[in-house]
Amino acid sequence: MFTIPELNQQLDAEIQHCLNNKTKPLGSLGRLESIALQICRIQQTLKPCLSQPQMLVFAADHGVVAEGISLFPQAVTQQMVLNFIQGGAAINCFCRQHGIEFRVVNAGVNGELPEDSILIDASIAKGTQNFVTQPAMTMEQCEQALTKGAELVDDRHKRGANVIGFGEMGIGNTTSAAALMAAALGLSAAECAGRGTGLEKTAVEHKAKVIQKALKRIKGEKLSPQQMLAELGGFEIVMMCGAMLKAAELKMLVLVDGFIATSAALMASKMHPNFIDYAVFCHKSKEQGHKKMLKAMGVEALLDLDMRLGEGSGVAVAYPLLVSAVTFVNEMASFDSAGVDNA
Ligand SMILES: O=C(O)c1ccc[n+]([C@@H]2O[C@H](COP(=O)([O-])O)[C@@H](O)[C@H]2O)c1
Ligand SMILES: Cc1cc2nc[nH]c2cc1C
Repeated sequence: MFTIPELNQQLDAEIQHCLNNKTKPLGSLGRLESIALQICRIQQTLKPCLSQPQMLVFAADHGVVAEGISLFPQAVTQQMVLNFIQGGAAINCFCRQHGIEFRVVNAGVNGELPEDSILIDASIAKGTQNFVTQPAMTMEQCEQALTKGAELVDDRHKRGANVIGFGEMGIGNTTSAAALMAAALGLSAAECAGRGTGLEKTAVEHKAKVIQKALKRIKGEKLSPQQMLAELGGFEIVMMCGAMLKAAELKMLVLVDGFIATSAALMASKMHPNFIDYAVFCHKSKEQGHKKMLKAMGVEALLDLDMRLGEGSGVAVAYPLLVSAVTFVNEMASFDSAGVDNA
């Protein structure tokens, strides 16, 4: 469905030479240097740029809330989408702060939403089924969500964007993300379930049991990543997965938020291993499974701020670091041009 080529390494030596010859001790800009290298590789240039940065927040509801796995009622998904439209959520503030264009995508919210220029209606259904007893969605719905996500990114790309952040909103979606993580990585439910919006210890244990039941239901079947998404996913997670894959196919820089967005990235990497080369994991969430998921993918997050909000908030606060990475490549003098002695 997607074609994601391995990054071309032909320019690597030249890019590395350019970074090494900036007026600084070798490697002294640390992670900014690896980010700069990644962006130059993706864009195949020594003059990288970030144009028309976008943030897509995918919202959807989850049938598994019937199992009592979230602290908050399902209605909060719809209410927060209205808050996003009005510009009052954390992600709205951070996107305004950094000049990131913001859209919220209705991937499958269980409630009515108004027409608005900030809201993109891509609803597959009004929430998933409870995946403890049946597949969360049909394979057809899963395919639809992947395709719709890809179309949305294609549209952003046509408007001139080469960098795109992914966030989400959906009461119950840490249960779906943890279930996908457990299925895809062969881990136990207890290793993947966390506090979500703030559950206490016994509630987290209950959540792990709920996930364990779902894993038992699908046990023994050798599932493809797409089948796992249909069995355990949420519409926002599947749509994000399709969107992330399309962004990589278009050689855009893919900015991944916290635990739930990373579960979409994990499934994307299972479908297309080269996907990881296009992704920046912007922060490490406080959700306990997140660091294990990042480790399993062999990646490290940029920031560790004890955040666990979602909405793409970790992407937006990390964005200025990406701007710094690109700026030093473009603007910093070299030892030669500045007449500074190198070691
Ligand atoms: O992004 C994260 O790492 C993250 C960690 C914990 C909670 N969240 C947010 O909280 C909501 C899901 O929490 P829950 O407990 O209802 O599964 C959903 O809207 C997410 O955006 C997000
Ligand atoms: C209030 C609230 C805001 C959120 N933003 C993302 N997930 C959320 C969950 C809740 C409960």
